[in-house]
Amino acid sequence: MLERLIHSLEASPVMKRGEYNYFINPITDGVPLLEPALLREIGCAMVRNLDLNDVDKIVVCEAMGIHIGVAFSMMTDIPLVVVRKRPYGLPGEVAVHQATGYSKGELYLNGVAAGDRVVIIDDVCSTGGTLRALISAIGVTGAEIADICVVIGRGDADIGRPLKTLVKIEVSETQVRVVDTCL
Ligand SMILES: O=P(O)(O)OC[C@H]1O[C@H](OP(=O)(O)OP(=O)(O)O)[C@H](O)[C@@H]1O
Ligand SMILES: Nc1nc2[nH]cnc2c(=O)[nH]1
Repeated sequence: MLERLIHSLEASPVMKRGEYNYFINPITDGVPLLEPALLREIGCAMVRNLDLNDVDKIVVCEAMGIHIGVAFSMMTDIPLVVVRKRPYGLPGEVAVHQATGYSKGELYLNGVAAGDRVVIIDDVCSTGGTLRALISAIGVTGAEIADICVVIGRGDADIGRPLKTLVKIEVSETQVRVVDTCL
């Protein structure tokens, strides 16, 4: 289990984005290409690890949460909400600020309301800036967060809530090392 993910991570090139050691991987970048078997492996591991009791929406962030969210949504039959990086101006849209280790911007949440029970999933958590922004946006709607899971964790970000991680990695200037898995 997770052999494909571990293998792809250990083969990931690392580049500099400013001072940040940015690894490049099919799951986090869609580059060089995304194998269906890898997506299935991750979808199965998430289904096994997440609390899906009475969950009625999956929340992901564009861009690199989308393919994981689609796979997970098709496996669980739970609808998918994509948090976007541009506004739609619809009634009830929630805007929050997102900061990562190498970028800043705004996120816009639509489609979640008070009374919803949601899970948040994403490709990677590094500084935790994206997950903190998503948690804060969902908090504004009054919806309940049942669980949060990322495929890859790097570092020890505090997102103020429990976070499930399929694999934990360390990233140096030249390579990615897998240091733990959820299994
Ligand atoms: O823990 P953090 O430091 O917030 O980093 C994690 C986020 O970084 C990436 O998103 P990014 O905003 O780079 O956009 P992308 O998904 O469009 O590549 C990734 O998809 C995560 O959402
Ligand atoms: N692809 C990729 N996405 C990230 N998001 C946050 N950190 C990283 C990283 O090192 N690589």
